[in-house]
Amino acid sequence: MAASSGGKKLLPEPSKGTSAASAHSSILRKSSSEKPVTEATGSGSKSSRNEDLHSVLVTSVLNLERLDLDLYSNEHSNRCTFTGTHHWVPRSRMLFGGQIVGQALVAAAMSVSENIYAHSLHCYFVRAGDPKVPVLYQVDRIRDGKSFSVRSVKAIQHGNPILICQSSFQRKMESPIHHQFTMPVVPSPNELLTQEELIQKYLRDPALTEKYKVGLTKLLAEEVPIEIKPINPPEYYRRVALESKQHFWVRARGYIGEGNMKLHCCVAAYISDYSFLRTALLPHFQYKVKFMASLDHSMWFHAPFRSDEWMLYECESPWAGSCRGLVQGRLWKQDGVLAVSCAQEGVFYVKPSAAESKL
Ligand SMILES: CCCCCCCCCC(=O)SCCNC(=O)CCNC(=O)[C@H](O)C(C)(C)COP(=O)(O)OP(=O)(O)OC[C@H]1O[C@@H](n2cnc3c(N)ncnc32)[C@H](O)[C@@H]1OP(=O)(O)O
Repeated sequence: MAASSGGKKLLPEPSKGTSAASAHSSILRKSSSEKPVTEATGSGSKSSRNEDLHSVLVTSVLNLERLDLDLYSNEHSNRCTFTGTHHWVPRSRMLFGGQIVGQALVAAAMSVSENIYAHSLHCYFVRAGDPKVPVLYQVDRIRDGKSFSVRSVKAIQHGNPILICQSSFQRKMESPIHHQFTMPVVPSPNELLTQEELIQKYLRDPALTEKYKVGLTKLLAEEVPIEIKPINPPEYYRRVALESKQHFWVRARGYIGEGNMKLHCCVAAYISDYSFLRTALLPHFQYKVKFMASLDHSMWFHAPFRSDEWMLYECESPWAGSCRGLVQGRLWKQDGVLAVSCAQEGVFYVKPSAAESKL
């Protein structure tokens, strides 16, 4: 049954032939007459992307099932060969933080009216997510003002919160006050290799040790629903202290289309946590991670963007200490507009790593 808020249908009726059990809500799409989606991970350049191959982030990962007013589950949405409930789980075996944040924003977005838009969110990851069970999302409608609405969402597993997320939505408003930083000058996406193409290149290196070959092959096999084009990627085996900064182009795999900004903000929430925290580790090559996890995650949405189009992710870590590291990020549109700002702290437990080379 399509979820509704205040009587209005926020959600298209499930497409024909969708059984009641698997009919689940999805964030507002432009219209419910969309072509039936095939879950695909369309990749490659934009021109080679079949516009019918919808992003699995939209058709599955961020497609929550409405259980009751302000109560959602991801049980019927994340189809995954591995666990049956979650699409992609990092090697850390904790639920990917970006998935929980994106799904929490979906739940919050379902509870606000169509004509207000997410402008910020702040969340804490309070327990590791269990990849073997679904997640419940409970929305608390904190306040609906004239221009702003605030929601609090609890992501729950085994009866306990794993994430608490406050988000705020604002009615479209104009202002004479506007400024932004200037976008960094970097190579354009079509001048760069994707992460997969880079790994394939490394795997062709005859001098590659077995250990690296296994690690890179595992990375290649992961079904991450995000496409990445690193800029000046360090040689993965080079063991030198790097500046705590990294830039890469990023977009959702597959086609999302205009959709609406709520949907793109939820996809950006997913995308923004991928490869973000590692920025704080770049100067510390002489240590091996025993445990790392995001403690919190904040985002500010500044301007309309398309999460299925290449955006430059400018990441930097100004500080690390006391087993924590702070990372900050800016997502830039290709036309130079600053679309999203992000920040997060993570916890790191490390040990000195044995010196080794790839050869
Ligand atoms: C390694 C490659 C990883 C690649 C993927 C990284 C993805 C990073 C981004 C993410 O998506 S992480 C997912 C989102 N974040 C979370 O799920 C974090 C959820 N929050 C929590 O799990 C807890 O709040 C948190 C662990 C952060 C703090 O809780 P506690 O204060 O109770 O935990 P504590 O620090 O005492 O210990 C946690 C674990 O760290 C380890 N640990 C603790 N102190 C340590 C120490 N001194 N040395 C080494 N390991 C240590 C240890 O495994 C320990 O688990 P156990 O006690 O059950 O064994």
